[in-house]
Amino acid sequence: MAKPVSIEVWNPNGKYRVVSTKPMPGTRWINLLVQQDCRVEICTEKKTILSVEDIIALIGNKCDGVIGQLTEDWGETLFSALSKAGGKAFSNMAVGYNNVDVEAANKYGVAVGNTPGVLTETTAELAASLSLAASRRIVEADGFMRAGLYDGWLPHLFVGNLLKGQTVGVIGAGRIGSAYARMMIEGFKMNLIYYDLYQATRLEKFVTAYGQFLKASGEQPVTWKRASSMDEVLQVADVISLHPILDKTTYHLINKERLSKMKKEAILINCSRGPVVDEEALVEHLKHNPMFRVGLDVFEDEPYMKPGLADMKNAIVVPHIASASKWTREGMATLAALNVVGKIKGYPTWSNPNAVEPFLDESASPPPACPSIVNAKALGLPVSKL
Ligand SMILES: NC(=O)c1ccc[n+]([C@@H]2O[C@H](COP(=O)([O-])OP(=O)(O)OC[C@H]3O[C@@H](n4cnc5c(N)ncnc54)[C@H](O)[C@@H]3O)[C@@H](O)[C@H]2O)c1
Ligand SMILES: O=C(O)[C@H](O)CO
Repeated sequence: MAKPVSIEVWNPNGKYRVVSTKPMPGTRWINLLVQQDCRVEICTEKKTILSVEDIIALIGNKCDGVIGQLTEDWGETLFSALSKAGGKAFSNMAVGYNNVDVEAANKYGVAVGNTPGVLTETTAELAASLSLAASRRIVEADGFMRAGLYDGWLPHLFVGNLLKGQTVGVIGAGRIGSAYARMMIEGFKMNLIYYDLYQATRLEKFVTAYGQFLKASGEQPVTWKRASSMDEVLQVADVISLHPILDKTTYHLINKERLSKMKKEAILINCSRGPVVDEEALVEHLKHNPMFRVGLDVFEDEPYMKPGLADMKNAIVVPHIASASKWTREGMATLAALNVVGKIKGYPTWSNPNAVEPFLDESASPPPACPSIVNAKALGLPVSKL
């Protein structure tokens, strides 16, 4: 028998029971659920990562839908429990859903939602921040200052890299990868080389147009190249940022062999998922190449770091905060709630998960649709005509 878990309840007499495994930012998401006749139960348990048993206890005997987090293991056991409780809707409060076994959800007919778009710019901004912090050694220099070691300006003190005119490499030029590329190109006049399974046409057009603008202004134009292999990006780029999804094809995409192909003074940024990088190999590489730098938002065994990483001065590490801006986190909560209630109400799925703005407009009611259901096709769900 699972232990009971502490909860906070909104609209106790609501017809549909929706559970959120964590308190989420803002109140719009709660209000939207309440307006649609949901009883909302928010888990207030103090521990950060809930176990499968905790979530089974939360689901209970009757549950119409769950909003969950990327730290939870949504597989066969949970989807079977949700289905048994009458639930047909789940949404991650995240765009990435590598913690979700979508096949298992399909088996139980549960829709799986995610939260694309609302976090694109925020996540790209953190990748850009890490790129700047690593290239100009900001974290190292801050530590030096606080330690009282600064005794005057020196020509060699914390010399880093100038980004202007260098090449930024993007692996996974989807929503976030493309937004990051634009920031680095427009902000720092870097050239682009990217690798993706698909052509990033809009990004290419942007760089071409920006290059023409710079040329017309008498400046050196920026350039772009779509690499034919990932290794080409690794060999050519000065700053490389990883933005693919995590799946079998991207697990340990950056390993010992690939690290050795990168420039000795390159900068590697990871704001995608930890297992995209072989973190043990990375620690060894950092030890042997002091001018190589990394900026990491995600880790292979979150919340832990591989031994040795915390000691490396050439690594900047932050705790998975790339989407952590108030507007974005409130928007993610809204999209996740609308995915769940939309499925409960039998609404169709939104036709373009890359254009979720109408759901985020606080001055209007959201469209009667689920913003983003990743297994909509597999479940044969209708698509909104709006
Ligand atoms: N650190 C964070 O807080 C944070 C925040 C948001 C997203 N993310 C991660 O970023 C990922 C990307 O988000 P997005 O919205 O840009 O998704 P997206 O689907 O728009 O982009 C992913 C891109 O990766 C490409 N890709 C897939 N497999 C590849 C491979 N083997 N090699 C090269 N490219 C490949 C896809 O073609 C696609 O263009 C998410 O899945 C999530 O894991 C992390
Ligand atoms: O996938 C995601 O959305 C992030 O990791 C958290 O914002």
